[in-house]
Amino acid sequence: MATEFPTATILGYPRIGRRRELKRAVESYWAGRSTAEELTSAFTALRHATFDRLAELGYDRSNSSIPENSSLYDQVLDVTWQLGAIPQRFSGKSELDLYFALARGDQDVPPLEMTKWFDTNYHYLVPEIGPDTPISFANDHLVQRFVEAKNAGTLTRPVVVGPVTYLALAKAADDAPEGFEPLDRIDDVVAAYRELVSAFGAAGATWVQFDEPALVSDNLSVSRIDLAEIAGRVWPLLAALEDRPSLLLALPYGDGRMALPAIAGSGVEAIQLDLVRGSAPVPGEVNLSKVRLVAGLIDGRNIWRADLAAARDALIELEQLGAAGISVATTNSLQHVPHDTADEKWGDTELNANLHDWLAFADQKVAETAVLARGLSHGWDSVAADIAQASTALAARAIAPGVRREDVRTRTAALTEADRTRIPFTEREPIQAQKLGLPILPTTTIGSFPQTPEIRNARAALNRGEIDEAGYTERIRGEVAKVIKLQEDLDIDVLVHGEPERNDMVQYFAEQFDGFAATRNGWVQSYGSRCTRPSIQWGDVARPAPMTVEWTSYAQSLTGRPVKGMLTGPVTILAWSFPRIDIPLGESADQIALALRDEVADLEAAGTSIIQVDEPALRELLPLDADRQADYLDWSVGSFRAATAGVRPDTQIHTHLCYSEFGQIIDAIAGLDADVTSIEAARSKMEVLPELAANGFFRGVGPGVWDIHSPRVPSTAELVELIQAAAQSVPANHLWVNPDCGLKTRAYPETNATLANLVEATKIVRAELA
Ligand code: MET
Ligand SMILES: [Zn+2]
Repeated sequence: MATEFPTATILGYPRIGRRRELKRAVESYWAGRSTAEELTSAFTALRHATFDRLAELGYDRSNSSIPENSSLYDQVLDVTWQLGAIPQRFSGKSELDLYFALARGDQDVPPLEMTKWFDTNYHYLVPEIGPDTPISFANDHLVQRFVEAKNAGTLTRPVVVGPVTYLALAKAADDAPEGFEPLDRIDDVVAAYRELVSAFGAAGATWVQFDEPALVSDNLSVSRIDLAEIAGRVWPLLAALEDRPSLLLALPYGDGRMALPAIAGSGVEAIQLDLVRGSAPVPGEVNLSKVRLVAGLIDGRNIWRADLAAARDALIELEQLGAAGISVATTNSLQHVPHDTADEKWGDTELNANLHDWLAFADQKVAETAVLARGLSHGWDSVAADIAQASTALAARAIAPGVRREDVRTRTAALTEADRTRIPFTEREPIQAQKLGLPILPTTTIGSFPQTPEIRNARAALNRGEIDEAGYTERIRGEVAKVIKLQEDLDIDVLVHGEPERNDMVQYFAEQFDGFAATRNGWVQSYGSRCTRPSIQWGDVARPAPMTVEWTSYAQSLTGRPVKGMLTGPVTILAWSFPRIDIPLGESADQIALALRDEVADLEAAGTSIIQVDEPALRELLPLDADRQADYLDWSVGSFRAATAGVRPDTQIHTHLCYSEFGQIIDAIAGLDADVTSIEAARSKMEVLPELAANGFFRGVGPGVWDIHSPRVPSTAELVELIQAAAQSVPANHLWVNPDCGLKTRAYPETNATLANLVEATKIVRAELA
């Protein structure tokens, strides 16, 4: 007999721990400071802290409303582990050693590749699937977790990445034959999932949640129509099992409406839709009489307090659909938001009070689902006070000082096409070439140099008040001088100051902008044990004072070679922060662009002849929905141009992109109209270049020849080959030589060695070309 689905739930809770307990536990295990048993017990304690917290916030321990979405590293890796879908190179390893070798590699084997999870800043580990990859129900760790929790008094709802999504996110193993697609193995995967579902059933689970976000994405190699068709075929096989728990099929991160007809009749008991990013079906569109609709109305992608009145109205409307029942949930797992606003305190009293009133982190969002669930089951009058409170806070926010600034609005409204347009590249190119006088194949780096313990110590000492601003500046200047000297010794052509003053390439700017607030404990998982602390964009953005000019000018004063000014672009600032949602993202992007435009002008006036504006997140924010992509590319490219097009023709604008496949955004890259684009290419062996060339990309290009994600030092010979390969697609007079990305996560030994090889290799190829 099926148990009814809880009226309120979240699709998942933050996994890293309120005080980043998981980070500390796994890192100490990796460092050999703790045993596997100690790691397991820290992990268990963290899971139970989550269950206890959710129970405290009003979730029932016995009705499956508490999700078990914990993971030691990554939820996709958990499935790889569970299926035993282990690439050959890891053979001989087992248990946790295997798990972490897959995640991080070791001396002998490179890890699984890591890539962004849908349009978020979270990274998952890409399964490698070939025709012979073993796939079975090989490892029951997820079931064991369920049993452990149940025995300790919490009947959780296990959360697992669904079979279609798992394979849609996989890549074909290196030795797979031409034409093989991981989804060719769907029947094997489904067979293993059938065993998993049965095992959960046998262990006493009443509900299991499977996340199938692949069904909402147009950005995968298989079309969403094909994915829906596959889902429509395989989900009935899972639902047909006897003695199984009830199944919740979740469609977070986008619009699941198109997939609904394929799965509504599959026999699963409940389907979740992201109703913030997607839309609800209209009555009569699809027969939901056999499924409960789990309405994702509380946004798990942002940190804003919900408009509960709007959510109530949406729920009332959904009741017209004739579904077997209605529950309320978050749009997606809360793994993308910090734990609790109670852990924050902002220096400015008024802002502190305001932000506490306006924000909702994970715990506040759980409470919001609970309010809406009470409304659903006891009538909306019973929660009228909570709803009114939310509406009052929203109304107060709209008119609070700084949220809307006329000076900022007037400026963005006045932006014209001319403000976003430079004279044609072909005209500025000779002017810049003459001014800069660079050799053919100029060498440069992407910006940051290794963040040494001394730099981190200086920053910590400043934060603790042990040294003053002047003392800190002196230490950082010392570091800049060291980095300039090093680059001169290495004979690099275009230098950088090394970014030692930046804790983070977004937060550094957010801290200096009006309209942004940083957090103290607002950590979110980026991958594995890595966390970031996104800033909150709460108001209109302006730049009260120059942000980078002093550092760049100081660096330039030390050398006769050009030093690049180094800024982060509007899209990346938005992507790696929590943006406001009360105005369109494009408008926020233009506000940031204008603040950067002033910085660019100040750099230029201070004598900076090359300015780089990084946009590594350009691809990441590309909407999952094909219909929304053109508009996105339009405003994102437009904001970059607003930031950069104010310069003189003789000032060279660079941009840097990394972290992704660029295929879908080649036109946009050209549209940025940067004079030079450095781009991640080493890992994909320069594949991006022919694509750029085929699309008529004719500006400067610096394909990364050193994959900085690994400490490995490529030899001169190897680098010569990569540069030669690049010269096949890019005319030599447009080719730059540089690493793949910034060096901040690298150490000096490999940095010195590789940069020396890189310069040597460049000189060899230059001589060949001459
Ligand atoms: C993730 S892109 C990083 C670019 C930045 N300028 C750096 O070198 O660190
Ligand atoms: Zn980068």
